Amino acid sequence: MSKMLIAIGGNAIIQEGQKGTIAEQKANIEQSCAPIVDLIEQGHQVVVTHGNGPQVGNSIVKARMSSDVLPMFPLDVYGAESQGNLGYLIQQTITNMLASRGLDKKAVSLVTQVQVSEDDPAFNQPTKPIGPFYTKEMLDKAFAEGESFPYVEDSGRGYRHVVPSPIPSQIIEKDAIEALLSKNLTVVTVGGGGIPVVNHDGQLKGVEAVVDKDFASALLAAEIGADYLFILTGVAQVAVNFGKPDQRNLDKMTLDEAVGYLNEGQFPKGSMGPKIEAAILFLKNGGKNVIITSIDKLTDALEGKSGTLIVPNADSMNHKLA
Ligand SMILES: Nc1ncnc2c1ncn2[C@@H]1O[C@H](COP(=O)(O)OP(=O)(O)O)[C@@H](O)[C@H]1O
Ligand SMILES: NC(=O)OP(=O)(O)O
Repeated sequence: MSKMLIAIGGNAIIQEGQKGTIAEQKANIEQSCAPIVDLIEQGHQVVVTHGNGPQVGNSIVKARMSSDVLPMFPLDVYGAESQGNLGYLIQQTITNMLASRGLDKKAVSLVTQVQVSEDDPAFNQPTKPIGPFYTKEMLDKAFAEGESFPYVEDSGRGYRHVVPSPIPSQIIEKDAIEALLSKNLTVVTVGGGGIPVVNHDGQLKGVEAVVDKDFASALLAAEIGADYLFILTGVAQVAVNFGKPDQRNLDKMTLDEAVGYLNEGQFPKGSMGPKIEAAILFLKNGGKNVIITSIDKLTDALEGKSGTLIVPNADSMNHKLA
């Protein structure tokens, strides 16, 4: 049996065109968790991580709209809030699914902090898209009404607010995660990439940023010695020339090929870029298999029928999965 870290994208939990009601998020989480529960039922040891880009950004939009009567919180606190509510929904969904299959097993979620460096250049260059997708007209209207925030065009899907996204160097609660795993629990952790903190003389302090959950997931996967890092997102496969007439979907690539495509600019910052960089980080730290795919293709990907498999070198290409 394998140890698997499965990362679910925030955009899978609030999908394009949805406002993000709890009913919508619950339905999406149920869809995401069903194949994960299959793996738990098969006896694999599973850690679930998740994004929070749409959710944490929506909290800021709500807070701005009510700022005349209620205080704004710092971004790390909104990150913690999103960890709490998404962690709750995911742990309840997995535990319920396990119970309905007659399995005496549970999922737990852990409020998790990750350490970042105050000197990370990311603090001066926001790249992480959060919150809703704006059309150009919506953006112009918001700015005309006094809004102001840095933004990017996000992979052809619209414009989004961007915030600093420093690289995590340490998972503060790693020992607790391992303790929970050793009790045969499914652990939901590093939600939203973990709450970013800096360490001042042994004292932790939250900072204004949103960590990329793909980096935090890769770091954790390497530290717990996961056999597989799954990155579940909105597409079944990674592509070169994405969105162009000559788009080519990739079944497999080696670490070197991934680095080559990344350097060619095939994977944008803030969307596919961090996933490929996270895959590279995991493989360089001893990881053996990364699979990037969509939720509905998770099972097919394990059987080699879908997804993009990224492996250390050509010799590992024919490795039997799971
Ligand atoms: N080269 C590429 N191959 C596949 N998808 C790409 C590529 N470049 C950009 N994308 C886009 O990136 C998206 C994944 O990023 P994003 O939605 O930000 O991630 P998350 O699922 O973690 O929220 C895909 O759904 C796709 O729209
Ligand atoms: N924090 C984070 O990486 O969120 P998304 O997966 O939603 O972008």
